[in-house]
Amino acid sequence: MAKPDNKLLRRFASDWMAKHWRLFALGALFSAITALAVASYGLMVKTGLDWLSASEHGQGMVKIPLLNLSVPSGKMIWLLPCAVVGFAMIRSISLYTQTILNNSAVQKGLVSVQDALFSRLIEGDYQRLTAAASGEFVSQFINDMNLVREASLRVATNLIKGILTVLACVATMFWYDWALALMVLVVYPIAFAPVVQIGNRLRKVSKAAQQQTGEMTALLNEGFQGGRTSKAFNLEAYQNARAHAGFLERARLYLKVLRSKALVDPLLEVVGGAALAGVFAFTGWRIMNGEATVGDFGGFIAAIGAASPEVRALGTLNSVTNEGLAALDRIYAVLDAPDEVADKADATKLENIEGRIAFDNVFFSYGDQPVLNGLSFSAEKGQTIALVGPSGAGKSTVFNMALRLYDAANGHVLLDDIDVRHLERHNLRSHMSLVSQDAFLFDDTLRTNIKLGKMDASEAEIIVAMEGAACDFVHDLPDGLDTRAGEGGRNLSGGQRQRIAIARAILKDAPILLLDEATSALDASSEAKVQKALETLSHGRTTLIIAHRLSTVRSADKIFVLDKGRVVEEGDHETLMQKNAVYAELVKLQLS
Ligand SMILES: Nc1ncnc2c1ncn2[C@@H]1O[C@H](COP(=O)(O)OP(=O)(O)OP(=O)(O)O)[C@@H](O)[C@H]1O
Repeated sequence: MAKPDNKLLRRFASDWMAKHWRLFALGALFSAITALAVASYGLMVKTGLDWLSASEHGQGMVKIPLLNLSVPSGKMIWLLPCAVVGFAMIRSISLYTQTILNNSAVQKGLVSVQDALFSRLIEGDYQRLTAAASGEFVSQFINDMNLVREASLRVATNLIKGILTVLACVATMFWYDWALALMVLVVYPIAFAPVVQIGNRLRKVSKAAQQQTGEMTALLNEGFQGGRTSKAFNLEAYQNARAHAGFLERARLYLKVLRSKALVDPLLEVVGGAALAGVFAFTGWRIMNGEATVGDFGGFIAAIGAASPEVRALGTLNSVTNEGLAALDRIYAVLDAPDEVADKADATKLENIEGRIAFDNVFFSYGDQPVLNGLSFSAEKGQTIALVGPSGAGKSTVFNMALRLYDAANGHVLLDDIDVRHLERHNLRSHMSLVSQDAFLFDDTLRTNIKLGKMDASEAEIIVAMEGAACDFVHDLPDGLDTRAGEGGRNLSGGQRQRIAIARAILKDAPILLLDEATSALDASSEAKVQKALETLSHGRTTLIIAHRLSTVRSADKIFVLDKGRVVEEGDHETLMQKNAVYAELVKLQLS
């Protein structure tokens, strides 16, 4: 058959499908029953035709092939229809049962594939998540998974049933007329060679098509999410043109796949037709010479008729399998990609921490773009330090490194004097609370969004956290804490989202606070309240603040001014103002 990637197939089978072998085995048993019931049609046709073409209907005995049984000819008028109905029922029931069994097994296997893929993406490198267009991963879950599902089902359903049906039909064909059967058997395999070639080509084309589907998903997502900007700037024409180019490319690749795929059925049609023509000619000649009966001919045609759909299904199985393998290839590429940031085997877990944070001559690049260039600073236990500086200086990157979303290329990021590379990542992050500019919320209730800081928090604790974060607006919502946040929190305003995110951080009660423009979206009155809450919260905690509005960092114990990934000035507000250099210049600019 096809030239499938055996290693990939074996791996897929042993990783995901083997544990459901009982369901597959039962499915195979019912496939076998279906195959035998299908092949029995030929025998019934032969018996019926021989009986009908005999000169004395209703007289004597009729031999039932294979069973070595003779029945009175008169009884055939009801025995034969009963047998046909009986076998049809056996076939229907076994077909239904095998479909359910195989689908159950495949669906169970695919749930594990999806679980593994999702947790690989969520638990693996942050860099992988941000590097690819989000649509590519969504497409993997929808399109690639569909292709793998289709291929697995077809293999489970068609392979055993197809092969057994064909074998049973071929066996009966040999029993009727071995010479004729031999002729049919020679024609079919010759016709299969191009079918195999088509399958192999399809795999390459299908890989490109799936890649493009991922890009399309990203493009559509972007188009719908950017609706506001698009309308405000009258960008409909630009959006339409981008989408149209994507649709055109999709159609082109679809047709490319289809051109290969569409060849398979006509090819098999021609082969089937040629076999039928040969059978007519050969059997007609043998019947005329008295070497075969009309029953043999009818039985032969019925056997070819029963085997043909299965042969065709086996032919297209090759291309479906190759499409599934291309998808599987992409899935395994994600599963197998090594993590750059991973826990060491002997990673340490810290139960309680002092809360000292230090960057010691840290260098870091995103790809080829250097971002941190020998950055050094430290925050003592309980201190509040501020990172300020121009846009792109690397301030948010500092938080990424503290959370160990990335590792330093050189130098050390230290927590309580331990390099964070020696700490277990979950443990490290459990000691930190992040409130960021985008204040991301999940599409769940506000209560759950706050509780993400502490899953077992009581209602009373939630209320206290909300008060601390000035979340009084929640009481005015018709559903209060049960209001859903919407995708990414879109049902709330930017300021409201930020306050929910602050409540979440308050609930987490971690010894280190990372505030990345945490109050940037708040109005003046909310900001005053939240600022006060954050100041109270930061008592006794080491707090790192990133702020553009310098008024919010005046009271910091120390301010580090960053430029091009290094500290260019440090000191408290008064000292830096007296120094009258970079920081003082920034303050003056904001006041002017
Ligand atoms: N995921 C990423 N991949 C590639 N480059 C990135 C990524 N994140 C940030 N950068 C680049 O790194 C540099 C520093 O970014 P960073 O967000 O740390 O700056 P920042 O000082 O926080 O800026 P801002 O004040 O505007 O938020 C920028 O030039 C940015 O383009």
